[in-house]
Amino acid sequence: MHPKLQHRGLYVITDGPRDDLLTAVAQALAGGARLVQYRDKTTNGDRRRTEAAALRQLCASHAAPLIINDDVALAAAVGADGVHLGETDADLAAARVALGPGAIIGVSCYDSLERARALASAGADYIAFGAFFPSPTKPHARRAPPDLLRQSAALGVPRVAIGGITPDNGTSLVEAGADYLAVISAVFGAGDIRAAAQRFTDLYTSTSGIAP
Ligand SMILES: Cc1ncc(COP(=O)(O)OP(=O)(O)O)c(N)n1
Ligand SMILES: Cc1ncsc1CCOP(=O)(O)O
Ligand SMILES: [Mg+2]
Repeated sequence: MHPKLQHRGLYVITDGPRDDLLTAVAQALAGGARLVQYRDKTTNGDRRRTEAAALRQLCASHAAPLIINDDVALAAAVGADGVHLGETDADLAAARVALGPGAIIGVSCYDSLERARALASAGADYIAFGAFFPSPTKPHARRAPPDLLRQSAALGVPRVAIGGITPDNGTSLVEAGADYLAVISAVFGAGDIRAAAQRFTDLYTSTSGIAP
C-alpha cells in the first residue's frame, strides 16, 4: 500500500471557476471522493489562492488530500497535500524540492509507458494515463488504450485513469487496474453531484469486491 495514497476510488477534479465551488466539492466528498484536484486555468491569483485555501480546509475535514493542478507555488502557499504536473508544467525534481518528501506529486503520462517508467523511478507518487474516452472538458486530449493500465502494474505506483470517464465506462478501467478514476464533467457537470460521485464510489466497491 502506498503510504500517501491509501484508498482507491474517485479522484474529482474541479471544473471552475464556479460560484458554488466549495458546495460542489463538499457534495463530491459526501459522495465518497477520495482525492480532490483544484484545476482552475484562469490567472486570477487572488481568487485562486482564496479558493485553494478554503478547499484545503474542506478536504482536510474529510481526510481527502488536496492536489493543486500545475501550480507548485500555490500548493506551497496554501499547504496543499500535493501537485499534479503535466509535460509542460514544472519539473518533478524541482517540485519535490519545493514541496518536500511528504508531498503527493502526480504526473501525466498520457499514452506513454516509457514516461510512466521514468517518472515512477524519479519519485512520482502516482502516474496518470489518458484520455481513455472522448473528454467533454478536453476534447483534443491525446487518447490512451486501457491496456496501458495493465502494462504499468509492475511499476508499483498508484495508477490514475482520466478522460471522459463515466460510471458506465469506468468499470473497464477499474478492471484494468486503475486505482483512481479522475473525473471532471461526469461529477461536476451532474445535476446531483453527490449522487454522481456516489455512483463512482459504488463502482469501486462492486468491481473490486472490497470497499475502497
Ligand atoms: C489526474 C490528472 N491526470 C491528468 C491531468 C492532465 O494534466 P496536464 O496534461 O498537465 O493538463 P491540464 O490538466 O493542466 O490541462 C490532470 N490534470 N490530472
Ligand atoms: C485534464 C484532462 N486531461 C486529459 S482528459 C482531461 C479532462 C478530463 O475531464 P472529463 O472527466 O470531463 O473528461
Ligand atoms: Mg498541467
